[in-house]
Amino acid sequence: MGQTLFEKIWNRHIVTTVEDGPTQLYIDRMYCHEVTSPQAFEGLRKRGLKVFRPQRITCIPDHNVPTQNQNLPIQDPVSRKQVDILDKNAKEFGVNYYPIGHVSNGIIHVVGPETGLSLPGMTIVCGDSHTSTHGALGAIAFGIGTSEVEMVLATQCILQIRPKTMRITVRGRLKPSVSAKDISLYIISQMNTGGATGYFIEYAGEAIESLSMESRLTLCNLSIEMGARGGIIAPDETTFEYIKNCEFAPKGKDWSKFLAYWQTLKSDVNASFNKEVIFDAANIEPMITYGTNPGMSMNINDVIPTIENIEETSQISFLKALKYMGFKPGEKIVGKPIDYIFLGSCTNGRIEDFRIFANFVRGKRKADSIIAWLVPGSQKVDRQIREERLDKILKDAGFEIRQPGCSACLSMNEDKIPAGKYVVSTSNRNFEGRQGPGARTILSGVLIAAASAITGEITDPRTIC
Ligand SMILES: CC(C)[C@H](C(=O)O)[C@@H](O)C(=O)O
Ligand code: SF4
Repeated sequence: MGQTLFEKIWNRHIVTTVEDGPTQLYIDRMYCHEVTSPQAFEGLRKRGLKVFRPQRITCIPDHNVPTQNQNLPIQDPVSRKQVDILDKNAKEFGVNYYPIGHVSNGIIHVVGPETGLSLPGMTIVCGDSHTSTHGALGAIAFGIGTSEVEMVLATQCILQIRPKTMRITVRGRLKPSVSAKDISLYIISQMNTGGATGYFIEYAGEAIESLSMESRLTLCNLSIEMGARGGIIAPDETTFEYIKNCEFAPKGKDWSKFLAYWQTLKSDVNASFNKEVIFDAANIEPMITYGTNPGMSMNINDVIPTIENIEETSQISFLKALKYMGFKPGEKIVGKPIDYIFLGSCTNGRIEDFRIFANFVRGKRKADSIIAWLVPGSQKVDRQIREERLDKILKDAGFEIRQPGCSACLSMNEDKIPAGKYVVSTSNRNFEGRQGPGARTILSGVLIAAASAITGEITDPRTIC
């Protein structure tokens, strides 16, 4: 019997296995942010322990970071404290550290891949659910809890029960204007938000192979929104091309050595998965959410389902979600006025997303009624925006760029959407209050956000030229 890609990487990292128990797994890279690491460092301090392999740990503040005036002290006392504690811990324990304003600061899941800190074949963890993002490079990457963060700091190992494997194949070619975000929202709408609970997903098929590296990161990022432990894509030429010039990618002779290994990282033809799911790319259209979880999504031109079309067990939550959103069953979503758009987050805050957005709004004008927050995922993305002169295109169209951070993806910093307001957001979560108390989030890909910013209402990008 052959091995899956997941099994190949997992098996190589096993330190010991307890019969009928968890595996002690070696971890190649851990990232820490200010929200889930303070107690872990405190735990080490209390036990008089050091970080076992400080060069394998990278700390980056991203959640509580303001996206304006980053040169000034953080105004909000809670956010300031969180970031100060990370600062103190990173310095005291001697780990890698990219503080606010550092050339490599940004959202962890944007910085890791773009610097080459995350590479194929690695095991990668962080106290953050969207660690699944890094799986797009062909790595086993998953989110962990704070006590596990402490375990990895102290030992560079973690105890884990091996998840089941699932392969999701997307056959055929994607239609124009259909992005990785649309693929993901489509899959979640078909499988539900718990459809992959307990599984580690491998994405495969022609539609997946055709995706750029950055789009693959978007897809793996969203794996967690259907309950999966993580998502992974076999590394190929697209991956190697992306990694080649990254700061921490192996160089010279090492590159050839690593490349030879990375090329073996694919599921064997006779490998078997615990579950196989197949979709056709031809059925995927630009998607948008109408409710309060990413699974409550539909083709942008559909009408919101009516109650008869909702499973009985979900009817109460369906009606509650629509009430919160101020929408009615059976109505169209296209044409609904909105107040904000948010381009950013570890889902869609990469340079490719800014290129797509800028290209769409070039020569057009933002609707006066719209407040637009365009937040680069990292300092590097911000530099690229300027080097490529996208800032000029965006400025001419009435858009401003803020400074890197998680921003309005979650209301943990100053960027909160006011109660009752509608935001078309390129981020990944839309539960009640996610983007601010009472805020109404409509998740979409970059093109829908761009088109809606121009018209001031929810718009299918294919209807404006
Ligand atoms: C704050 C953090 C623990 C959380 C996560 O784990 O995902 C956040 O990043 C999020 O997106 O909700
Ligand atoms: S951008 Fe959003 S999803 Fe990503 S780590 Fe930050 S808060 Fe979590």
